Amino acid sequence: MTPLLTLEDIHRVYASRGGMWRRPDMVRAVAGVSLSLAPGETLGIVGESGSGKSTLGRVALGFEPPDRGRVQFAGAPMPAPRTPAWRALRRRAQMIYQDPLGALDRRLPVLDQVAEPLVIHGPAAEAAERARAMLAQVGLSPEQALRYPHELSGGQRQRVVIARALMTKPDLLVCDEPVSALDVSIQAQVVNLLADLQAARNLAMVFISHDLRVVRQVSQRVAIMYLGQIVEDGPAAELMADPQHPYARALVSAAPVPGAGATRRAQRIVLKGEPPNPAARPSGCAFHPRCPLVMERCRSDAPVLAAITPGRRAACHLLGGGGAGRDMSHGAPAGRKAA
Ligand SMILES: Nc1ncnc2c1ncn2[C@@H]1O[C@H](COP(=O)(O)OP(=O)(O)OP(=O)(O)O)[C@@H](O)[C@H]1O
Repeated sequence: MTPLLTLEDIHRVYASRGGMWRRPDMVRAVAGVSLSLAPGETLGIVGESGSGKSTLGRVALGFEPPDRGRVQFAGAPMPAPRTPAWRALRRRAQMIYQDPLGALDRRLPVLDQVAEPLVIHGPAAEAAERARAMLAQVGLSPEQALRYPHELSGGQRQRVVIARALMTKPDLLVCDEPVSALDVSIQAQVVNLLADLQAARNLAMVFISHDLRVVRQVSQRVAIMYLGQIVEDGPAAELMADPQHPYARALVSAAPVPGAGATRRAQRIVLKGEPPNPAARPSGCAFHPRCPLVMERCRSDAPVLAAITPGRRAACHLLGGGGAGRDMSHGAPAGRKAA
């Protein structure tokens, strides 16, 4: 089956502001990511703040081109941003952001905003009818559909944004921290809604979050990012039950499993050292300054992302990710092509 989305060796570098006396730092936000997504599949992308998740999401949808590497959507190269071809494709691939209020127009009732993607292409009355039905599907009443964004709660607004994204019947939804601005009590409802819609519509979904617990609820597959690279990926249930990369182990140990008691919490791995800074990427394996299992080789030799078992990959010398890894602090990528 042709993958819906393929990312091949994606790199994205930004120049941070240098100030008057300082040259700008080069921030390697994404440093060699390869992955693919099948139609209807859900992929969770997890990592700490600054690990490059949002950048990867923007590049995947063609909002910005990669500095190196290739993005393919439904077997064809991603068109250049904001060209007519890109706008046409965007109907099939939608994005949902963290802040629903910022994504909505404060001056328009939400029904009009949800109908908007269809109004350009057909009769207004029909668009309004479909928007009403879509809002009902995401759990909003006909009365709520007539309100303005500021007259709704955060969770209701995010439901509106989801409804609007679905109006063009997309094949892919990229959700970037879609619930992290919401009350914890509301988060599960919105995540469940996304999971239900995904299953009912056979939508492919990339679900970006720093919170492994949230990702676990919706993802069939999970990719764990550290400083712009995938350090481990694989089927969600398997990876969560038995993470292999030392960073993945630490993340999983910090995300309590519902029902697990004190024993589970007692095994928590606390990472030492500085949080990752993409403008000062460590040599060798980027995780080595914080790795509890660091070896001499990790300081100079970057591991490659390699298969550890069928369907699972990890980038760690301890897991056989040795090979010809290059030092990633200055030069070119060491990542392999998409599995
Ligand atoms: N437009 C930009 N210009 C300069 N630097 C950028 C830009 N966008 C992102 N960065 C930098 O790239 C790195 C990765 O950022 P990104 O937002 O992709 O990470 P993230 O994992 O999504 O983090 P968060 O969870 O905090 O959103 C960060 O150091 C960030 O400051």
